[in-house]
Amino acid sequence: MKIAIAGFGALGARVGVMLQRAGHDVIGIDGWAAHIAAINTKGLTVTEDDGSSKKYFIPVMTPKEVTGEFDLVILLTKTPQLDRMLTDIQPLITKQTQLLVLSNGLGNVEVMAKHVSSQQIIAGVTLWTSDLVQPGEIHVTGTGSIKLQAIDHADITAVVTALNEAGLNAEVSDNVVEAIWHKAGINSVLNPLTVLLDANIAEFGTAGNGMDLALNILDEIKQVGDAAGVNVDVNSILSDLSNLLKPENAGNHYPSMYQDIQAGKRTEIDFLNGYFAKLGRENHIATPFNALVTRLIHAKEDIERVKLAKQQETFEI
Ligand SMILES: NC(=O)C1=CN([C@@H]2O[C@H](COP(=O)(O)OP(=O)(O)OC[C@H]3O[C@@H](n4cnc5c(N)ncnc54)[C@H](OP(=O)(O)O)[C@@H]3O)[C@@H](O)[C@H]2O)C=CC1
Ligand SMILES: CC(C)(CO)C(=O)C(=O)O
Repeated sequence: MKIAIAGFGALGARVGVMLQRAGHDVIGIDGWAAHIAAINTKGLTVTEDDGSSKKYFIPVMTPKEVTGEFDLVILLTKTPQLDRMLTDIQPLITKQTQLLVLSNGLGNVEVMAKHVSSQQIIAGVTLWTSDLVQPGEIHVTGTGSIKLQAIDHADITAVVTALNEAGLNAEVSDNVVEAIWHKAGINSVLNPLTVLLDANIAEFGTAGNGMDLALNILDEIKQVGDAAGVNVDVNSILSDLSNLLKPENAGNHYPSMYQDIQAGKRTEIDFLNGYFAKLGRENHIATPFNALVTRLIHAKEDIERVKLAKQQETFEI
């Protein structure tokens, strides 16, 4: 299958490598010049927990440089970047192209619907993880899975087969909206709390009150879900959280939001806790924990951006 990974960052690179190893024709689309240059000259370095590393040669280019047609585009930008990416890759999308979004957060399908027909959209969520170490290098840990569903009854058999050939553990969901909310519940706990507590996922699990905080956040999401007609199974989210704490799953991983903060980037908080707080306000449901977490993460984004700018100034002097 001819596959483009649009957003060849931490997770896109991991997914791309797995698909290429399974024999698919994969290219990466990205805009980060140093990352593209490193991969195209020296290969993508993938390191594992035991310190071993391997190099993979996958062509990576900017949206403008890509030509050709693709059977599948896997969208793995950060959620606020999705709209722009879809605009940039518009010339590469034919009526036959299927687009699978695996980015976290709520609202991705609505953004895709502005660019392509509903027949082309596959909504998904993933528990795979990856950390970007430096341009051209990712660190991968544990295993994961993907849940996906065509939003308008399109045949996605070939896509599911390709993902499973690559060992990505893909499963067709009969209610992907619920799966997306479920994953957003997991992210609304782990992503901001690991940033605010400066911990990886396993370290977060050692906080005595970690699961109480999780419950505070999830109870609000459950109430908002009830108002929106989406069932949120808090116990099932808590059970997934416990599994993720294990090193063989995602324990050694720093969530993508932690990585954004470190890089001085805008986070996805408005599409996670911020989204739930907004829905809460619209439906007169109190969401103090999600609202506070959102404000704290925005404050942290500001602090880290200023710190990074100061470091760069010092570096330039
Ligand atoms: N990392 C992880 O372990 C996990 C991540 N996720 C989710 O997957 C998604 C991707 O995460 P992650 O891989 O960590 O993110 P990254 O920021 O590492 O990767 C996204 C890449 O897309 C590039 N990009 C975005 N927009 C454009 C554009 N218009 N043109 C060209 N390049 C573009 C970015 O470049 P630039 O930096 O220049 O903007 C970046 O290199 C997120 O929604 C995240 O929440 C889900 C599960 C786990
Ligand atoms: C691995 C996980 C679930 C951590 O919250 C994730 O989705 C992320 O890093 O954004």
